[in-house]
Amino acid sequence: MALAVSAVQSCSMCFGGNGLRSAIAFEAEKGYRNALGSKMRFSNFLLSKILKLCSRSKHTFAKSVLEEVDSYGIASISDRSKLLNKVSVLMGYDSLHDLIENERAEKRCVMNVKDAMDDFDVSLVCKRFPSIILGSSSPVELYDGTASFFEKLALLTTQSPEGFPSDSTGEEQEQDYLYETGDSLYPACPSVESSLLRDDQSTSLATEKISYPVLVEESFSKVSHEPQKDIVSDELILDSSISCIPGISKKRRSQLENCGFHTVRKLLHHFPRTYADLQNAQIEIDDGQYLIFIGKILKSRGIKAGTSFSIFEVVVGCEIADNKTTEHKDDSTDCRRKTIFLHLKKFFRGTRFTSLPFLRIVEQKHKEGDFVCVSGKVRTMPTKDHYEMREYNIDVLKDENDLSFHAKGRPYPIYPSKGGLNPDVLRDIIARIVQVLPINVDPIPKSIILDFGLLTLHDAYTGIHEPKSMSEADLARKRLIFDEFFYLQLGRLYQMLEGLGTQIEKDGLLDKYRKPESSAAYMEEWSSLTKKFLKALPYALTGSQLTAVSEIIWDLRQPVPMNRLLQGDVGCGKTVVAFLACMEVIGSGYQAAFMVPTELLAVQHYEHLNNLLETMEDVGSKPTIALLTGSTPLKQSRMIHKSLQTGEISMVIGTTSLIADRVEFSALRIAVVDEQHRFGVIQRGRFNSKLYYTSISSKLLATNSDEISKGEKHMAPHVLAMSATPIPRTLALALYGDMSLTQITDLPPGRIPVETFIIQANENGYEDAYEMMLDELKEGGKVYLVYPVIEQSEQLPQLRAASADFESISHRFQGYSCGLLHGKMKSDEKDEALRKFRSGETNILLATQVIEIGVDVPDASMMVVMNAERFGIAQLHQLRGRVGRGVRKSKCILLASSESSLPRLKVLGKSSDGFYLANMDLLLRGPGNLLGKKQSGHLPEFPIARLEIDGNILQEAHLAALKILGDSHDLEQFPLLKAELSMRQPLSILGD
Ligand SMILES: Nc1ncnc2c1ncn2[C@@H]1O[C@H](COP(=O)(O)OP(=O)(O)OP(=O)(O)O)[C@@H](O)[C@H]1O
Repeated sequence: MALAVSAVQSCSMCFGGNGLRSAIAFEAEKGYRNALGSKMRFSNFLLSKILKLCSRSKHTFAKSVLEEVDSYGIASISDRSKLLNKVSVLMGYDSLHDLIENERAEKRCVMNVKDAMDDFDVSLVCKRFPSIILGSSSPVELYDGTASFFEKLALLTTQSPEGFPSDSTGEEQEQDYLYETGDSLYPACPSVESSLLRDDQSTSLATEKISYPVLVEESFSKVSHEPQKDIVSDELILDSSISCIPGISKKRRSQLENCGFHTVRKLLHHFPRTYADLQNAQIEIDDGQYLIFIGKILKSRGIKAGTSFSIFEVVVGCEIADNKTTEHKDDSTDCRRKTIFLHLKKFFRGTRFTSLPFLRIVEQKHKEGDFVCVSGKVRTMPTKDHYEMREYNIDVLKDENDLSFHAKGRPYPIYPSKGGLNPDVLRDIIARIVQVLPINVDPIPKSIILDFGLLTLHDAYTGIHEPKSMSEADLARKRLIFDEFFYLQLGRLYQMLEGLGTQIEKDGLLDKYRKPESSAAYMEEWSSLTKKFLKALPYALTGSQLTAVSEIIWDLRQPVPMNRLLQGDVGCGKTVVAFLACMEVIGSGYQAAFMVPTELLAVQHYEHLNNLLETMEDVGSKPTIALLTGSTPLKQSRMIHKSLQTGEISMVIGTTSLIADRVEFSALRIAVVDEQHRFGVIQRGRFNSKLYYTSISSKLLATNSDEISKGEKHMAPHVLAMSATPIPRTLALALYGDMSLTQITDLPPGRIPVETFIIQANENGYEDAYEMMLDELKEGGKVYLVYPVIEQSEQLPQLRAASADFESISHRFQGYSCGLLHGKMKSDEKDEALRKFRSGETNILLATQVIEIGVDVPDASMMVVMNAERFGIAQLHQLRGRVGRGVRKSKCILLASSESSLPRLKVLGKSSDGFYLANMDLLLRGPGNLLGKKQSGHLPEFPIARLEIDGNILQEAHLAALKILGDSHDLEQFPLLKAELSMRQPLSILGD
């Protein structure tokens, strides 16, 4: 969390008086990733530096900047960047940009000096990123304390007959050649592996676990006479710089670093993309299959095929099981083998590739008699048992020992290349690290490892990179996926706990996550305002709406701030549940804020609530509700700000304007965030903490009043988030792992399921759709026409556009009035368009996705979606939810431009269950697509885990995180875990 501050401090160390500049550059470029805590600390740092500057400068500008710095920690991103700009100017730069450029130039200069010294200085890197601090934990030194690991690697190098000369030996060139020739070092390492580490007789994983480091240590102690305990004691190896891996030339090291492999961990996390079975297990070979074989090179030749054209061919003979022979044999265990011939071909164009010397060099690369592993796509050739490969990988196995070693059924890891780095090179380097990885690199406590049946981290790395069997690789994968989810959950819950004061509050919060079944406050216990509001509703609440309100009201009475997600299918009536929660808070003398993603929705909710309040009887003074959006006139918004501060306004509905700095509340008790996933976790957090701070500061103003003596004065507001996107549980956990969940599972009574038609959008298709529209209009219905874009575009001429179609639709449906609604219209124009459609002044509304969220026109009875294939299933389900909200039977027509998209859309015809559809979407397209491009930005990225299939591991990781935090709220008991959490920077993946 305190990454920015730590780095800031380090920068000041590195560059002496220029520390402020480095700090600002760092914060401007990276600081947005960090949480409130670190920003507050940066704010303090900034404050002290500017104070010093001010004492030198008489400038009044400096004073005003100083005042602003005070609110840095809670300011919005744009305000922070404006402030940093001002500080930069104060320091004599033209702008923040200028300062950053200068900082970069300085860095380059330092690097050049370093290069000139021709000696990579690890200590410089140490200084740049010396520590990452989480909360109050002691600093974790990066790139330091790696001596034992380094020495072990050095030992391995000196003992390897192949030898990986270190940088200092001056044999760098030779070593580079070793790599560039394409000779794989991966099987070469087993020379140490086979003599010292590998014991192929022992098949048990347990034996291997012990044998690895002990053997290395033994050999180390023989050489160095150092006590063993000094050797394997380094948990920080994973975050050591790759410069500590000997045998890597400078060139290679910089290649690796350019590809993002800065640390040992980064290399270890470059996982195999698949594994090959080197026993040539295939008995059937089909054209176009991607296969992996081992075999012997029978021929290698370069042929000049024309003046500027040459062919290089390697023929590899491979033995495979001959199924035809075995079929006819009675004793099927006696498996006959036959030889197949692979023709690996490469084509060269250009005169320089036809020269004899060139062709001889190419031939020399692969010598007859070499054992090789070949992978690629096979094509059958006219001659029986001959196959061609044009895109292939070829690894030379050094000798028959390696061949038998790998052929013993061990899966052979196939790595993806990265940034142009050859996968074989990566495999070699990774294999070398795996061999000497100490056993105690695992930050996760043993109890968790045992309880959840996990491999240790050491075994997981070994298992994923050098599995003895596929089941070992699977177990390793499970452990590594567990880690991805675990640190995410731990980070989120830790952050939640950090915000709470007492141990009781913290225990209470964890308890809530442990037992997701919530307690409920019965209706008799609700405040009188809530009961009266309920009475005024034109309908009775459904069973699950009632349960949801009871659960929320119970939460509102607890001393712990609620953090609850109210989830329910489109149109199930979440809004009224949230209104009731607000009434409960207002009834107890507090305030409520209701934040929505669009102005359109804010206006709709505001009008809806006012209408409901108007019908309320028997209420002395009705709650005052305000609407605050970006379009609210300045004068009016100032008045609203003032009334919120004094408490005259009980509830405010609005857009993100509600989280602007100037909005202060007198006693904010609940913040409702509608369409939660549109905002992202950081924004939610900001909303939460901002209001917490402002409410405190408001209260502090009233220090002398009685108010301050109330126990709850320091409590953060309750947060009720709402989502209409039915999200599969695992996805919800990944997105909102720190929230309790309430689901509305039923729909208001009397709803008739929407009939869905999937039609191909050819001439006939359009005709059919228009005729159905006409029938609907004649019967008094209202029709939404939804378009993927507003204007026609040259790039995508096949897309129908709302504005472009307005004329032709108006012409086609003469006698019926058309309206237009899209995102580019001004706020009041949008409101007007929706008002007219709602009142019936317009019968057809041509709209874009802008209506997808929350628009509620109960008597709209038909929706036609143009280019439906452009929308996701979950998105179409949301759109379809705009109709069928009243008692009238509704229809939805999905017009698909291509035949191929029809099957996917047909899922919508079969089901109207949002959860089912969301699960389908998750399985078909993955979580990113389910949430749409923009929103999926809030999803953490998991390099190895797939949310759609690894959901159960996520649940386990959630439980494990709860267990750890239950034992130690601040992770003080688990310093390694705390350091690891800090290192993984879970906060950087929490959202925008
Ligand atoms: N119990 C109920 N009985 C009948 N009608 C209801 C009930 N609850 C809500 N409604 C009505 O159902 C419609 C949809 O409700 P609301 O807009 O709250 O749903 P929502 O879940 O927020 O929908 P969306 O996901 O589309 O935003 C509204 O017109 C509302 O008045």
